[in-house]
Amino acid sequence: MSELQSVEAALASLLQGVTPLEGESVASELAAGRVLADEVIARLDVPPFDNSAMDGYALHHEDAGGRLPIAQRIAAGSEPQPLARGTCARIFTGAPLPPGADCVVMQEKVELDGDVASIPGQVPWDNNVRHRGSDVNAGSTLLSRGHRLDAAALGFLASQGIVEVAVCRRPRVALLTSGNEIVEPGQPLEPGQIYNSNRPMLKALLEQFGADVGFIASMPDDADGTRAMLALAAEQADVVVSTGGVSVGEEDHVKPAIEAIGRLDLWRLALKPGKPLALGRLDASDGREVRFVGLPGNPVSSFVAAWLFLRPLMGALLGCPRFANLPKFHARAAFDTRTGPRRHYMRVALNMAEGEVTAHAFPDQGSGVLASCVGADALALIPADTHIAEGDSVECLWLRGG
Ligand SMILES: Nc1nc2c(c(=O)[nH]1)N[C@H]1C(S)=C(S)[C@@H](COP(=O)(O)OP(=O)(O)OC[C@H]3O[C@@H](n4cnc5c(N)ncnc54)[C@H](O)[C@@H]3O)O[C@H]1N2
Ligand code: MOO
Repeated sequence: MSELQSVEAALASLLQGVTPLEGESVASELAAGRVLADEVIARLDVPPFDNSAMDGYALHHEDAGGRLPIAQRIAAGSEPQPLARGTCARIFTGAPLPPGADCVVMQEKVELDGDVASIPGQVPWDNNVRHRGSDVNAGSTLLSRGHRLDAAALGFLASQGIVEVAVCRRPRVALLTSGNEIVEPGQPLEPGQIYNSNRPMLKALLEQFGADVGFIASMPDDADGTRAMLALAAEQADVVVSTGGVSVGEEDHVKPAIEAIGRLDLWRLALKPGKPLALGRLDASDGREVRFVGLPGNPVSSFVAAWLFLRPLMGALLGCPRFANLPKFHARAAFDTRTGPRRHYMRVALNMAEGEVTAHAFPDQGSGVLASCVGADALALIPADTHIAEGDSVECLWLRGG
């Protein structure tokens, strides 16, 4: 048996020469999940004025401890008058602090007698005041290039009144599945046939990784048709992804087809599941070199390989550093396992009770058992030739972080 290659070497080969795609301008309200192509500079101080953090009374802190006439009422959205010393202002959360006031006392601590407020003594300067620019200063970097726009980032953009942002174009991916036995859900199953589970699973994963999966097809079962399909896919995509037909079988037309219209590198990785992997380049008619990634057909193998290879590839095309590596952490194994020459990426569900994270492995970790991926929060990474006993600490890769 020829020597198995490392996941890291295959990934480095896949990412070699990949640069971020060009930027495009989109409406901020449609930009959830997109990746910034440029840094965003703050236009405004946020908050734009000193304001109250509480419903209460604004005053000069040296006037605390006395009975102060209420000189004005300041609602959020209104413009305050200057506050004379020895008086206070009724004020509400978010309302601008009047000139002359430097603190706010919450109303629960104040006794009222008609239009006079009794303020307890010793109120610190600054009490319950949110200062202009305490969140963001105009001119500072609001968000960096490569930031994936999540809910908080969208709120942050809106706080600046920004309605349009420059984001990286979504990588266009063509997704091809193969195998005579594969039937689309909705069709009847004949003997020997199974439903196509890789197609919706990989489409969803690719979209989660930021791709636009615009071309989806089944690979024809003849050499000419396969070549034509791959060439057509390459015309409309930045990346062509296929599943199936990458092991040692003879029924496969993909390998010769790719070699006819590009280059192909077959990898046998020290990885379980997902040993066979095909990486290549297809030449599009406009001179573009389109990446080809041939994932194994076994659903679990293609699921794991998608996380290990397609996510960083989409990250490199989107200029999104957080997609380069899956977040790592340690958990306590709730299982016993031994590995051979291949590193095992076990699908585990996590239990986070009682201050400790425990990894529970689905009992059947076979590469055809998709049930092991359903409910998997992480991949427990078990090095080659290792025994992990129950209670040992195992390194895990987090799958729920987006
Ligand atoms: N003699 C050897 N046989 C196999 C080896 C090997 O080294 N020597 N490697 C095994 C490993 S590991 C894997 S992984 C698979 C990879 O096989 P292929 O990529 O060639 O995939 P297929 O043979 O086409 O299919 C494998 C398996 O997956 C099912 N499948 C395929 N596509 C889909 C789909 N879209 N939805 C659901 N299921 C799918 C297919 O029916 C097969 O059961 O090879 C091993 N064999
Ligand atoms: O590598 Mo295969 O994915 O073991 O089943």
